[in-house]
Amino acid sequence: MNLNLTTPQNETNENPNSPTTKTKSELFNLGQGSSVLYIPKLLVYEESWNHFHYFNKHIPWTRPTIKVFGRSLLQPRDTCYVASEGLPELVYSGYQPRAYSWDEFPPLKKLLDEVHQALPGSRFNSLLLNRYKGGNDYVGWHADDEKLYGPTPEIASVSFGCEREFLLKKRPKKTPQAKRLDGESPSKRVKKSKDPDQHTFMLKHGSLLVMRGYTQRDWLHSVPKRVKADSIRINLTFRLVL
Ligand SMILES: O=C(O)CCC(=O)C(=O)O
Ligand SMILES: [Fe+2]
Repeated sequence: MNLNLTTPQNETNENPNSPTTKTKSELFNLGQGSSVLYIPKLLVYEESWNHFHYFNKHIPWTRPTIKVFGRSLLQPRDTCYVASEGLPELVYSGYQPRAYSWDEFPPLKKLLDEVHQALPGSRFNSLLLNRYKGGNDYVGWHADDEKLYGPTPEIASVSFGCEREFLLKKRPKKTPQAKRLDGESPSKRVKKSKDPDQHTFMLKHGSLLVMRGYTQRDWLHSVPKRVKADSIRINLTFRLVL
C-alpha cells in the first residue's frame, strides 16, 4: 500500500489564527499505535524560500564522520544541531554534535513557534538540521529511537527546497521463525509473498510531516538517493529531549 494513494483518516481546516500558516492536514494511521500526520503547506511558498535561503547561508553546516555497522564513513549529508540549554547530549552513529543555541538563529525561533502552533500541546526543545546538496545525498534506513526521546516521541519534520521521497517501512519482526531464517541463505527461504509494509511521502517545500506514537519503535524511515534530485533540500526535525 502506498499512503499517497490512500484516503487520509481525517482532514482539518485551515488555521484561522495564523495568516501565514495553513493547517490542512492528513492523518495516516500506520496501525498498532503508530501514525503520521502530513501538512503539505505548513508555510506559504515565499516564506518557505526565505527560510531556505537563510538556513542555507547562516547555519554552520558540517559533514561529520559517523560510524555505521562498525565502519567510519562521511555522513552523506550536511548537518547541524540546535538545542535548549541543559539538555543531555545527543549521540547518534558514534557522533556527538555540538549543540548550538536557538538565540543564534532568530528565524529558527519563529519557525519553532509556527510548528508549536500547528501542533497543539507540542513543546520541542531540540532540532536536527540536514542539508542534502543533491540526489547523491541521503539518509539511510534508521529510527530516531535514542533513549533521550522516550518511548513514543513526536518528531516534527519541516522540509524546504528540492522535493524528495521520504520512505517508511515496518521493522522486521523478530519472531522465532524469522530468527531461524536470519542465518540461512536467501535461496533456502520461502519466497516472500509481498514486500514489507512500506509507505512513501513526497515531502513538499514548506511541508510538515509528524511521526507519532510507536513509529520510532516499529518503523524505519529514510530519504534515499535520487539521481534526478539535482538541487538542495533542507530538512529540520524538531524533537523533545525528555
Ligand atoms: O530529511 C528527512 O526528511 C529526514 C531526516 C531524518 O530522518 C533525521 O534527521 O533523523
Ligand atoms: Fe530520522
